[in-house]
Amino acid sequence: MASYPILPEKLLLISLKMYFTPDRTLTYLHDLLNPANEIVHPTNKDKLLLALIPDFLTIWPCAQILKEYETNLAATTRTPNPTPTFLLGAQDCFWESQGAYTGEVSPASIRALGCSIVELGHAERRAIFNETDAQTARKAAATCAQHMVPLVCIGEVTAPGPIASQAVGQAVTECAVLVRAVLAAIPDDAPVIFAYEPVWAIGQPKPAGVDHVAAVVQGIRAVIGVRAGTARVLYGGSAGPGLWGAGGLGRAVDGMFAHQIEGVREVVREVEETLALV
Ligand SMILES: O=C[C@H](O)COP(=O)(O)O
Repeated sequence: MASYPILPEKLLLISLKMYFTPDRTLTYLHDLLNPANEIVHPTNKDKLLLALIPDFLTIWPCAQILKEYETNLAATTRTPNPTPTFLLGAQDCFWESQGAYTGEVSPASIRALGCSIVELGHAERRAIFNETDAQTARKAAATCAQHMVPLVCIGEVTAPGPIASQAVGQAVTECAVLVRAVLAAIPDDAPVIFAYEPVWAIGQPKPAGVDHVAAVVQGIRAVIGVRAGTARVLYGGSAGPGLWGAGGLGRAVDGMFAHQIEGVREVVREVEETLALV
């Protein structure tokens, strides 16, 4: 019987959006996995996992690269059938698994190619393609039905005003609508990830302030409440090195998004330091 993926304590996600050509995506993945770059530490996998979320066209070759990587690792460490040291995700999926839905991508196919995470309801999809909370919730249910983890993007649209408490309350209220819709649509024991991405902080020169993120994430965790399945809350929105460590987001969230290879390496080190892994 299929089971849900087990989520580690901390997750670092890399969404390539539509930035790269296919060859560049594959080079990027090779660079992430290259031991010389000291990014992926297989011994940390119970506590910290990286996931790459490439475009649909490169999921298959990325899955092949990861399979070869895991096979070599298993041979080197003499561990038969080890749990993955690196996860693969998709940037969206449809809510049906098969049928006459031209241009859509089936969650069953995504799963068959080796993905364990599906990003859903990203602010860009909501703004450009008018995706709704109800559609995102249906997609989350379809993702869980394939025993993958929905990575649901939430976040307020308007930047905080001068009164911090009001800004936090408004943000939590906006996020809560989709959080509740998704939790009502998926099984209680299904793992789920919420990516708190304030819309006003995506693609900007700097991320949202730590205090704002910490307070909103606390509010989001209260909305999630107690459930049987694991729920992780990550931060996304111009995240990068320097955001995690002392006085940073490490105390508030279960992971972040990251991008450039150099930046990913630095973020991994910062998370490892707080976990005292190396
Ligand atoms: O997928 C990542 C989030 O949308 C954040 O993107 P960003 O780091 O470019 O702001």
